[in-house]
Amino acid sequence: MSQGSQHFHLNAFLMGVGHHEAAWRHPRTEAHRVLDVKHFQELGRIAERGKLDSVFFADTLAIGPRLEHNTQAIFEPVTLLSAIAVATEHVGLIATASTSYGDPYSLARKFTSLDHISGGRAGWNIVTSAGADEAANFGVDGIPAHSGRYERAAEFVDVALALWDSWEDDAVVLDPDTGLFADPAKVHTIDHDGPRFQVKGPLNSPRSAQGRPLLVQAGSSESGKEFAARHAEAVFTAQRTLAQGQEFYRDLKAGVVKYGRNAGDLKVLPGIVPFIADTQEEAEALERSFTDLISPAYSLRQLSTMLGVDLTEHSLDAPLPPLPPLNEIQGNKSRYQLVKDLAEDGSLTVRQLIGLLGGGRGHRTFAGTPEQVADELQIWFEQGAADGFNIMPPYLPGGLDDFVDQVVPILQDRGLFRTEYTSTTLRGHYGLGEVGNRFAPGDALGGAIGEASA
Ligand SMILES: Cc1cc2nc3c(=O)[nH]c(=O)nc-3n(C[C@H](O)[C@H](O)[C@H](O)COP(=O)(O)O)c2cc1C
Repeated sequence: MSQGSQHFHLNAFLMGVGHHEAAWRHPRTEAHRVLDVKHFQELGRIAERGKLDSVFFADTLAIGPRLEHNTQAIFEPVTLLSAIAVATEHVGLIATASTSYGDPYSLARKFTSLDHISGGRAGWNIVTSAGADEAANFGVDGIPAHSGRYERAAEFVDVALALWDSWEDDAVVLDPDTGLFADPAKVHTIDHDGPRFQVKGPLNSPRSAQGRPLLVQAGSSESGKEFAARHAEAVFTAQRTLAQGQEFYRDLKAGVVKYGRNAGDLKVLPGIVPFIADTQEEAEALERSFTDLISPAYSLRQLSTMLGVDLTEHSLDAPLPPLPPLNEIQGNKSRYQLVKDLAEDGSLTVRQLIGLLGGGRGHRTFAGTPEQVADELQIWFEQGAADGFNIMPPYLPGGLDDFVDQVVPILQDRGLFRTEYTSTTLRGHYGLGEVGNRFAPGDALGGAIGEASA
């Protein structure tokens, strides 16, 4: 059972017109809407209607192998979520941004702006960008070493955290009579001088209503879990079985405690791609109607990228060729291992594998009635595999509508999910209290930038 709460958390992982790789070709979607900001504002309102904790957008810094199928990462997530912020009032807004490129000062500003625009609803999914095509867009040859990516990420996050703390909570005075906007004695330099970043500070924006954005992470390798245990407040993960989910959950909670945090300070949200219909047969038929639209050529390129092995000429009806050991992989280790286990355990043909992966790139897909979906979530929550879920509708907006209107009411009737928002901030939705400011008066990391006010 999730530590300290009888409710679990629900995040809507949104992507184009759906997570299924053929969603844009299906009659239940309108492909052109991937370019329409109103489509995404509507998704934010649907998630809010369901009292969901948050919506989330992934991001990569290259067009990837999806050129002719690129219906996903078109909008930069913070920009898109700012548009959703003004169309919603409660739902949290989690954007992906990389620590492998760019700098912490610019990133801290962007997320603080989204946090102010949304009244404290911003979250940051911290990624370490594993693609060689992404590296090529930033003058880097090949994939930066896995361990180095996490070392950079740790320093990057430390600097961003210090910048978000550089204004004390009551630094802004806004007194037209004395003409004092902010008290310089309550705004601090951070004087960071590290191996990768040198940042004086302060940030040029005051703290937001929730103090700072919620920190989210999704790496599941050993380095990824270590990073999450130290920094993350919510972790997204792809786990295919209850047993795997329970093991990952135990691992992460133990790691958090090792860093002197409470187990409840970090929420674990495995992904699920639900195909929902009135009967299980209809739900399975619905899933097949998407799988039948998969383009093998595209899927083979996706699989080749995921595994770092060129399968484009490989027979679809043969099993995967032998794959290199995990320690030779510099890309996304956890997803590589997940697909490798899938292929080797089930001795699947490549065609069967791409059918399995088509729904959610390795995340669990589930076809059933609203009650069966609710049962699945309840089992994972009550048997120690989740504090909540990353809901990944295979097609949008219909798949999110179905979840919100048919599954959420069942969860609410069972006392498993909120019936009303009780907080105004994203940190509040996740049951994470206000975050303290390390600059306690007189205990500044850096110097104040001016004298105390008169
Ligand atoms: C739900 C979910 C969403 C993710 N979104 C992104 C993303 O937007 N961009 C990205 O580069 N990686 C994304 N990833 C991959 C992870 O962030 C991470 O980079 C990857 O797992 C590599 O970490 P690892 O080698 O520690 O497993 C996502 C993973 C999951 C489970």
